[in-house]
Amino acid sequence: MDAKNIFFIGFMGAGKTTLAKKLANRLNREFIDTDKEIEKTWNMSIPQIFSEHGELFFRTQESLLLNQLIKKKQNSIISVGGGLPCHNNNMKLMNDNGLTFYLKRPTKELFQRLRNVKQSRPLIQALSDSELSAFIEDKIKERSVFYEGAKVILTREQQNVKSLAELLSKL
Ligand SMILES: Nc1ncnc2c1ncn2[C@@H]1O[C@H](COP(=O)(O)OP(=O)(O)OP(=O)(O)O)[C@@H](O)[C@H]1O
Ligand SMILES: O=C(O)C1=C[C@@H](O)[C@@H](O)[C@H](O)C1
Ligand SMILES: [Mg+2]
Repeated sequence: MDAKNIFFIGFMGAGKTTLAKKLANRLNREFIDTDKEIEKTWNMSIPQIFSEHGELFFRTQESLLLNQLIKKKQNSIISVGGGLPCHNNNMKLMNDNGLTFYLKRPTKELFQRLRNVKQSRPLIQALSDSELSAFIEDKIKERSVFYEGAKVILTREQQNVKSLAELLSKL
């Protein structure tokens, strides 16, 4: 029997892409990352898409892709861009059509991780450390209402392949 798609959601740097890829390998299910799909389609990096076409264009591409994935895919493990759940009714779409897992992480930890990978993330690329810290705090406040609407909010301890495989076997 086909299983539902699983969507990993959460703030930039939460580890959605990393964990979704590992879990898909373990469960022998297809791995899809919305950022990577959009980069492939446009043959451009995310920072290039933002600078040449703007954020609104990117958000439209995310929503179009999400709608296509929902129609075409089953059994897939999908990591979505950090902002995708917070635009265009996408959170409801994912909840209505799959299992949503929120990778909730403390802001301090997100800051430590994002400091090292700012360049590939246009919204934080140009921020100093103190600006980055403030940005994370503010954005999480703004976005939590969407993220916290996930079917499952994963604690830090649950954010590993073993715990997730166990959790899924019980659902
Ligand atoms: N469990 C972990 N422990 C330590 N570092 C991690 C862990 N998971 C991911 N990272 C690191 O954190 C950074 C961000 O991870 P990743 O790209 O998976 O996040 P993301 O949630 O997909 O972010 P985005 O929303 O920007 O796509 C990477 O440098 C990755 O190596
Ligand atoms: O949180 C966000 O708005 C983003 C997260 C990344 O996954 C990318 O989708 C992009 O850098 C924007
Ligand atoms: Mg990612």
